[in-house]
Amino acid sequence: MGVEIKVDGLTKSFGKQVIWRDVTLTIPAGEVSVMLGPSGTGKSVFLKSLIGLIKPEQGSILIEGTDIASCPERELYEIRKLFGVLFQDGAMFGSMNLFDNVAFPLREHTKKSESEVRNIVMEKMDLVGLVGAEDKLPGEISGGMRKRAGLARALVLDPEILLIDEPDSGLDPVRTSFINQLFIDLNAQIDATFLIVTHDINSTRTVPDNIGLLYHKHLAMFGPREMLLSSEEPVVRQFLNAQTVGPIGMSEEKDADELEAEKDLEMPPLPPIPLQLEPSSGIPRRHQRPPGEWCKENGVTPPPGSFESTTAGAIGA
Ligand SMILES: Nc1ncnc2c1ncn2[C@@H]1O[C@H](COP(=O)(O)OP(=O)(O)OP(=O)(O)O)[C@@H](O)[C@H]1O
Repeated sequence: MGVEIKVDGLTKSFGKQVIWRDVTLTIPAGEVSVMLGPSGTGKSVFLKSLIGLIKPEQGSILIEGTDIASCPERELYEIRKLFGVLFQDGAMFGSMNLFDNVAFPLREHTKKSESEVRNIVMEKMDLVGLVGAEDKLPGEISGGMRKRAGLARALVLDPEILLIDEPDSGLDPVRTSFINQLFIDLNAQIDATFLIVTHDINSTRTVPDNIGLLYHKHLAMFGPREMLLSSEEPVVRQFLNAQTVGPIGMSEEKDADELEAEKDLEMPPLPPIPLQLEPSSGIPRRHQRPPGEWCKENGVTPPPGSFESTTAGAIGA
């Protein structure tokens, strides 16, 4: 069914370097959420905190009544079984073929027989479209295939929560579209809670139910997709529309002189909000809300052309 992740007042520093402070959000059960943010704003640190690999100094992360941020190792070990994690490069063992890589968590964490392991591995390989590639070594396949193999491995323990770190890094736009479609199809099928960290604005506009933005040591905003795609808040608007005009500079925040220099520049109008990506089965997403519902309920006029079936997802398309 997927489980909810409730984060409250989370703060993490390394030495004197504050990564983010007071991060509060609830990632809804079974929905797809995306976390965005300029490089170095601590998106990966956030993912690692959710599985207890990194311990924040303050705040809580509640999953099924357990606080990941403060629970003992023994409880953490149990709660981690709810998670599947897809790391950026698939994190495959280079000397093992894909079958053994995917089978690894089953052999490590369960007492299943080899024939049960085979059935589960082949089922997950089928889900990600890799049947026939079981004997290949990770070094012999493309980056896209490695990611799919990593996804199959993340699925073998039937996770309630899938954490996915930059699935599009190193992928061309077509492969990115395929992997996005795979996420939506999987979400419809297994109903797990998905949290995807990405830089890809086009994916962000069509894939998730919710979007979050980490910026300048805090969570600038988290909420339904339509809320962020129609937001006039300068940081959110600049980032989600990939613009140079706005408070975000090349390396960090723009300074006062830079902001003064562009004070008369107008931000381009918001592009239309596209429809969400649908499962390829044609069955609606499990948590599908009618297009425009959030805007309507909140008295927000969406940009002209929003939610039309001809509206392209890509900015500038
Ligand atoms: N174990 C660690 N010890 C010390 N500093 C760390 C550690 N892990 C991450 N950091 C620092 O935390 C900051 C945020 O890193 P993180 O990788 O989470 O950023 P990110 O938003 O995922 O970046 P990118 O988009 O470039 O992948 C960086 O300055 C990084 O150097």
